[in-house]
Amino acid sequence: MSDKGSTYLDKILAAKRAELAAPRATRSGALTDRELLELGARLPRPRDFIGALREGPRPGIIAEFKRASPSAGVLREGADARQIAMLYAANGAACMSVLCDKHFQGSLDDLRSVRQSVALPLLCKDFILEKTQIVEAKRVGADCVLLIVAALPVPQLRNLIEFSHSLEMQVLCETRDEAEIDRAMAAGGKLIGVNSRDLQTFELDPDRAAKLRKYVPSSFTYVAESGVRTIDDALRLRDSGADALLIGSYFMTAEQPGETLRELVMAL
Ligand SMILES: O=C(O)c1ccccc1NCC(=O)[C@H](O)[C@H](O)COP(=O)(O)O
Repeated sequence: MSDKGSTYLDKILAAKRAELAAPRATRSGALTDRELLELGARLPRPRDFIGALREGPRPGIIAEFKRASPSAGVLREGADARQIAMLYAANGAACMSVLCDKHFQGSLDDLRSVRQSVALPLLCKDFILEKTQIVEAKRVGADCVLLIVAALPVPQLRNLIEFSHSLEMQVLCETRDEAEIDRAMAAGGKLIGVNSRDLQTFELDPDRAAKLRKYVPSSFTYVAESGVRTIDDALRLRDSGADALLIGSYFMTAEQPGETLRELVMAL
């Protein structure tokens, strides 16, 4: 695609491919599929991310650690991953998401720090294109990985979902329309997210996750991602039947992230 026609998501994905192609980009980068599976299987057993969302009060909150975003810039100057994780754990988060990509000023080190601080199930929120990334995520303590359906051809999506499941990791399949939801479910996804943010334009459509809820049967777990800025936003998503809400900026920009989370949980 020409530079003029390429979108921000294309740019992030191109940067990720370059990172992965760099010599010894990851410790598991040179391994065969079989070796990756063996390595991944030896790592500690992941926690039950979906179980934590379904067993607690609904919708469960996936509170995100997000230093910055391409759309909004720095969200919290000098944010300390351990401190924020402890606030989230103490104030009612069911699970936590950690943004690990450099475009968000994140890294797997943040996820490792969070793992060392709290027992919550953790999502590695990254732009995952290869099995090595899933093994590296598990190595630093992730229980679940994000796969963006728009970024992966169906065979690759299916392959990465199967690989994650064979390591007992869960997968949040991120979608943006009915066709992608169908692809995610057909590929074996059990945890289906709808992102209200258009990753090409960064525009938020606050109704998107509510509108698409009807396409996901209740045997799947449905996550409304992005765009919650008020308690009313969260209540609307709850009323539309979302099983979980993934929220980053609202907490990361709050003066008191723990209290802001606690108030939201109480209101739900
Ligand atoms: O947040 C962005 O600007 C962004 C840009 C391009 C790709 C992904 C992006 N965000 C990732 C996410 O989906 C959000 O961090 C997550 O859903 C929380 O969103 P929010 O509560 O609106 O911070």
